[in-house]
Amino acid sequence: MDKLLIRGGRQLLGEVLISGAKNAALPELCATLLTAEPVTLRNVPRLQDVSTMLTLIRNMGVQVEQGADGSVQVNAGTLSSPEAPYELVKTMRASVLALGPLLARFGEATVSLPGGCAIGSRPVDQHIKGLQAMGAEILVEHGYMIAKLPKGRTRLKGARIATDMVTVTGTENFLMAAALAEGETILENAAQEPEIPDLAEMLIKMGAKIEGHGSSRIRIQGVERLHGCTHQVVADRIETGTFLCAVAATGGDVVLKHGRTDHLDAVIDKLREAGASVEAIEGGIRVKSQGRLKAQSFRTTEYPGFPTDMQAQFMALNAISLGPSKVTETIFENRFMHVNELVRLGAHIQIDGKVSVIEGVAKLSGATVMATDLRASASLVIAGLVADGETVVDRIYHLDRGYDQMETKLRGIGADIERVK
Ligand SMILES: CC(=O)N[C@H]1[C@@H](OP(=O)(O)OP(=O)(O)OC[C@H]2O[C@@H](n3ccc(=O)[nH]c3=O)[C@H](O)[C@@H]2O)O[C@H](CO)[C@@H](O)[C@@H]1O
Ligand SMILES: C=C(OP(=O)(O)O)C(=O)O
Repeated sequence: MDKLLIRGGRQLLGEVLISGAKNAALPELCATLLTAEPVTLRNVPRLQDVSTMLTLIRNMGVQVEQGADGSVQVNAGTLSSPEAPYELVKTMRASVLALGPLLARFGEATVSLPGGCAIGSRPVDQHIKGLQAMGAEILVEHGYMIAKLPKGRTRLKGARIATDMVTVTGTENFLMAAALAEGETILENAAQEPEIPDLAEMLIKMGAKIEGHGSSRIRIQGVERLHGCTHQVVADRIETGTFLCAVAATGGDVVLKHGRTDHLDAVIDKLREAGASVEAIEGGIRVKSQGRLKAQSFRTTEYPGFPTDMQAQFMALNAISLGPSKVTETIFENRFMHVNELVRLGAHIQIDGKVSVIEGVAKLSGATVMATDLRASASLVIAGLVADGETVVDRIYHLDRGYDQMETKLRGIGADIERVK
């Protein structure tokens, strides 16, 4: 099993290229299933979840070609089997995003339930409820969601869907399903994460009629058919935020090419309050930092609030900053698994329910630690970059799920980091 070996204490200097967003590329690959015409996605990140998604759609009979330039061409005209089996879904929750498009185009879909995962129970009840409101009959049996349209119907029907909570992939599933439904769908309490407007823009290029994306109320007028398009995947705001925290923690001066400050306001405000300099420049972001920063308290919430996907990385920064801080996780019930590993590196952190209380320390000391989920892995890498001596991060298959060549990029800006067996 691959591990990362990090020798801490290097300043980060230079330029790093931010990849396309995992959480935009995954729904957008599913959106290609909505049409029989070829779709080209550009700026698709090379990471494990994307490979799994490509395997999943190939498994359905879809033709996929990957270019050396990061583009992916998908032709779902050949799709023969609208199914997502457990073996593939179990490694990646985003497989649930196949449900809406398959049901909308073929009137049937069989998708494995994603199951619980490390950061929380993550049910899909809202996805099911919303698609049922659009006329789908969904049976949950033997670990699968077996969905079809009632006899005599060929299309989903528009509906008003108000979810109990804001759900990102739920909003994406409804958006894709509604694009081909009969009549109007209104999504109330819709997620506003930048990946949603990016998906909506792609669907509009395919011929969908969508208004209000990026707000909490989205209106979709269903059309009978969608067509092919070319779409550029938006830059990954979580990869951007991860590098911002890494530079803020180690000190240095780095340009994040293609990074967007406008998708990361909550994180950047905290970094500035902490004492780092973060500025939008042409084509990216420049981040500079020197010495120990001031620890910042924050609470994760839906966009535009502080993203749960940045909580672990910012906590690693707080662990070595000046003073106490409180981090409150409100989205997932079990997203503090990095805490015990950070403590193994010398951090002073205590968990009290949804709150972690951190007392910044001047130094961390290298040790072997274990990655437990994707962003926990990233926080351990940041901690390793500032710790004394050697840190080994084990089980980095979690990291590989969602980061495009993280260690190569870090090495490019001066980190002493290598992948070992
Ligand atoms: C592939 C992808 O884009 N993943 C992101 C997406 O996950 P994902 O879309 O799975 O997360 P949701 O926004 O759906 O989850 C928000 C909350 O709602 C709950 N919930 C959700 C759906 C449902 O049917 N029932 C239910 O109870 C979840 O358990 C969670 O507590 O948004 C999360 C929150 O920003 C991010 O951490 C993930 O990186
Ligand atoms: C939790 C995440 O992803 P997923 O929803 O794919 O598990 C993440 O990207 O941090």
